[in-house]
Amino acid sequence: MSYAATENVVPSSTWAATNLFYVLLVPAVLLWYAYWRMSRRHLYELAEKIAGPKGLPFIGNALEFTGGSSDIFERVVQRGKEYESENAVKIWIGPRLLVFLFDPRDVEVILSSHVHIDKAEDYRFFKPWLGNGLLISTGQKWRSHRKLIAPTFHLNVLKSFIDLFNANSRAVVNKLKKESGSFDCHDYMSECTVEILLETAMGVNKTTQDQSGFEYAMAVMKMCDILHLRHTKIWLRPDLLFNFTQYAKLQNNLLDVIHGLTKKVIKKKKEEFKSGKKPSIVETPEVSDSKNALPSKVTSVEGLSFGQSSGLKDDLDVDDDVGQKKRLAFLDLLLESAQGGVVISDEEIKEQVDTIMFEGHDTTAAGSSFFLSLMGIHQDIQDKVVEELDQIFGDSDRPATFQDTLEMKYLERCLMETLRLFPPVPIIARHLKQDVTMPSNGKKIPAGATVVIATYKLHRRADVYPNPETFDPDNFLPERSANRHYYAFVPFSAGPRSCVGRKYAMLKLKIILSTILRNFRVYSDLKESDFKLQADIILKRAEGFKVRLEPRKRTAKA
Ligand code: HEM
Repeated sequence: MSYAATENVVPSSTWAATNLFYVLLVPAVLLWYAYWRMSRRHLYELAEKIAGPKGLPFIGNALEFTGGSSDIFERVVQRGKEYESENAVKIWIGPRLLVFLFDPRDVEVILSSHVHIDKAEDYRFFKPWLGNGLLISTGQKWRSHRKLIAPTFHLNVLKSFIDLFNANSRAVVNKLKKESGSFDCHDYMSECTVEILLETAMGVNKTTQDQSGFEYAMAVMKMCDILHLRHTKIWLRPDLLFNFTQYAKLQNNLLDVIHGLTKKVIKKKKEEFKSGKKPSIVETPEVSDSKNALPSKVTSVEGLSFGQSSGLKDDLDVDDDVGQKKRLAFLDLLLESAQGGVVISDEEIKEQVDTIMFEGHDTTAAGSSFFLSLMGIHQDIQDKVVEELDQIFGDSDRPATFQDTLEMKYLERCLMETLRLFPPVPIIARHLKQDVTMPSNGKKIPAGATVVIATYKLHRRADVYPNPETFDPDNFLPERSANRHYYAFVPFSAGPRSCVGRKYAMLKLKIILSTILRNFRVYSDLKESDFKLQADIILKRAEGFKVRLEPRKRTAKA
């Protein structure tokens, strides 16, 4: 064959091969698609029976999630109202089935379960930040780390933090004094909660913190924006596409700030360990020895729910202390456990520190900022909180004691009502490995679906809370709570994967907020109906948490 002839043959054979490829590809894709649909027949059949808005072919209801985060939040809430008479609502995001639950009976089935504990696929976006920390991990790793970490938030450890809670509350009051007009109180709450976490759970001295607390809080806020975008914008979900966007670059810069702080904290603590500085140990007194000791087996305090329905119990409520027991704060315990390298590795410590720093600050910053906003709006309710505080503290400017926090019953009801109307974690998502029957309607949610506990909607059920949109702390009067389904109020989730920081958060919030209200009168120019809400992972006010302050008569001493 001549060279010229070869030249003519090669392209035509390539053309034939390409044609053949496409001729085979099309049926192969169709066959694969048919097989894929068949293998998901069970999922489709069960999903069909659950109510939900009609979607488009292939993308399902993904268009509902276009626009800014406050638009998305408002649209989802409005859409939810169309399904008021249903117990659950399904949506499709491409091939993913999401089932939203807001009936307490169905919520109980998921949250109380030791089987449905796997987090939804969406949590993977947290991985570069939180690794396989407690929030995301599952199986044996989650179980053993939960067992290790939960006792570090034991009430007896928390009591040892009270002086630091007071000192930091006093510090934020001093900073707030410079505000004269309307300002966003969330920045102050964020910085304050980061600093408290560093000093308490991490045991890092204030003098080593410099400006990093504020920088850290701001970086976390921007990270949450990026994660929210990845949750709602379908094209940002695959890593392959995301890595080419400007967001990936920004994420790397933010992670440098965030991990910079956690690495610094761990390094500092390790140096202290090496230099022989002993971690502060909290001794749990013998039950019979002390009037401060709590009854064995149960550490819940009579009349104090620490943020959940009083009938619910989790591993934070059970106390297996027998006689005297030594307890360490969070990072001290992790480092001590790692000495032999058996229980927890260095990488795992970093993941857990990142997790506690995030979960422990952004949630409480949002909760306290909503509380102050609501106090500013409801002056009559603020009067009652102040009256209670005056009864407890009289004319004294002394710091709060643990006993004082037990007496802040009305303030606690206001806090619970804030968490009802504006739960900082507005949804919780789990991946189902088995079908689940919903007690509310007998229908099944298929394995493979993502179950979303819609806490925000659950907390506003008219059949559970009279006037559900109204801020009414009396919703948490013991007689009103008594007959309520336990799972109708779950701001801290519930069951085996409940929030480990629940008691820490409630105690800390009571001290910060009471200190602020002992020093300032809070005002707001906006009403709840003016709030524009957005859920960038944590529920927030899009316009910022604008309040005004006026000094009250005196300043509490730390
Ligand atoms: C008002 C404050 C808080 C609220 C409303 C809150 C709420 C929640 C919720 C709803 C969950 C479950 C999340 C999910 O399953 O997706 C959770 C988990 C968690 N929270 Fe909190 N939290 C608060 C404060 C804290 C604090 C102060 C800490 C630590 C100091 C903390 C540490 C954690 C951890 C580690 C988990 C994961 C637990 C596990 O999966 O075993 N939280 N929190």
